[in-house]
Amino acid sequence: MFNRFITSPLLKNSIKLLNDKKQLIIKRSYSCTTFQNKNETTDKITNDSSTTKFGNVITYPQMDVVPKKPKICIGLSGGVDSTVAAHLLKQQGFDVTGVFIKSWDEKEETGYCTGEKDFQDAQKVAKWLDIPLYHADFVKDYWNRVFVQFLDDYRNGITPNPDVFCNREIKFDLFIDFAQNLGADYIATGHYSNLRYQQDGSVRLYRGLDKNKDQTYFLCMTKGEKLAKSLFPLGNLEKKDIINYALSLGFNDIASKKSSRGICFIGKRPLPEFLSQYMPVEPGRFIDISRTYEILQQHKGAIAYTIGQKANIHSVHGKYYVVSVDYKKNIVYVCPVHLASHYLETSTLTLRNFNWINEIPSTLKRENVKLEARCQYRHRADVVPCQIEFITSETPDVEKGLTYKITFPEKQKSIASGQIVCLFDKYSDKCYGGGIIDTVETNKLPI
Ligand SMILES: Nc1ncnc2c1ncn2[C@@H]1O[C@H](COP(=O)(O)OP(=O)(O)OP(=O)(O)O)[C@@H](O)[C@H]1O
Repeated sequence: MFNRFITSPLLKNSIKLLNDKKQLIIKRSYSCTTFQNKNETTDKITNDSSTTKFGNVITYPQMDVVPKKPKICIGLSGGVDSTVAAHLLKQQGFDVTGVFIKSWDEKEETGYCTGEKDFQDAQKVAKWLDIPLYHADFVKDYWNRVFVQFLDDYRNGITPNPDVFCNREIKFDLFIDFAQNLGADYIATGHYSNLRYQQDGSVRLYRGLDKNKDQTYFLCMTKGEKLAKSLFPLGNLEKKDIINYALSLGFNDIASKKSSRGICFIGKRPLPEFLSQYMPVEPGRFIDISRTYEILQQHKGAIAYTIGQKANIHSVHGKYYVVSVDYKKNIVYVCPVHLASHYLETSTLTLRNFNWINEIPSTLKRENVKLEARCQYRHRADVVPCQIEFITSETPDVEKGLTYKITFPEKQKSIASGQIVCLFDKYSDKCYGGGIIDTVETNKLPI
């Protein structure tokens, strides 16, 4: 359906409210088009000398071959990002429908889920934008496809990332099916990431312009073919501009909301309290590995600790860090800060279930070849140089899928199995995909 990729002169009016300087440095690399009447578009470009200078603000596949204006279902959370994204799409002439996703049952609630209020906000936004709003109930699916795995990971002593799997299983799978049933050509979300559409119809994922808000890390396990049905209208915009823009539209209360909690919100709760509803979480021992296994004090439950975390221990010896957790025995091993680096540093790890986003670099298809790349192993962590190589296996493990070894030229700290590693091109913001950390090689602990 898409025979080349193009950029669009996004939303003149809204852009004028944004940062002019920033727009000037964005180069236009492809011809501009919109879904408006052709003459109208040409007039706009020639009448406004700055229009061509911000041609790259949003990219989406060329759809001149589509006879009607493409229909887009946007995930409307009642938060500021999806509100502005929906407004931008609407202004651009798309046929926009909002969908609010419910993923958590109030019966399971302990006071942290703002789902009802978020839905009311989404209704307010949809009314103001004059777009239809649907309510998608994915409570059961979220439970079965994200939450069960999340609990299992904790039981098995690994650090899960439910937000990454919520994207893969719910927003970029079930939501796409839901949207297609409504007759949509694409879904859109307010994620701060970019998609570039290739001649063959596939996409490549790139980091968002706003590096502080970039959400590519959470998207790296999402399937490439699903991303090809998605649009990210905010990828080339900055959060501060989105907030100012929402304020200028009069959405003061929505602009001042923290972030949506109706979905993927588990991580925003106090973890031990939350987990204790689903599995036994009991107090246990903090053991100092540097002082011949001295028991320091009680912790709230090993499940709440992860490697590299500061342990909240009051001691004359200063701060302590978690270096290992035995979830089965409910013991948290710690060491004082001066030894922490020694036990927490690593230069090698292995990845399982690697998800390539539509492209495997050709060098990696050969055995014993290392690819120079960069990676991020925690949201908001720096993107650091690394090498990746294929792990040859005589008998590939069906459960582990594609496995790779990552080597860091400079040692990295506090990496735990279960965390997601997002892999980037060495030179650009292109995200190749991501994998789950299987093993981490550190100095042997005296345990
Ligand atoms: N409950 C929901 N219903 C529909 N879409 C959602 C919902 N929650 C999130 N989304 C979609 O996923 C995008 C990213 O959500 P996330 O919670 O990671 O970021 P956010 O900054 O809180 O976004 P927002 O400001 O739009 O709430 C949102 O912009 C929205 O398009």
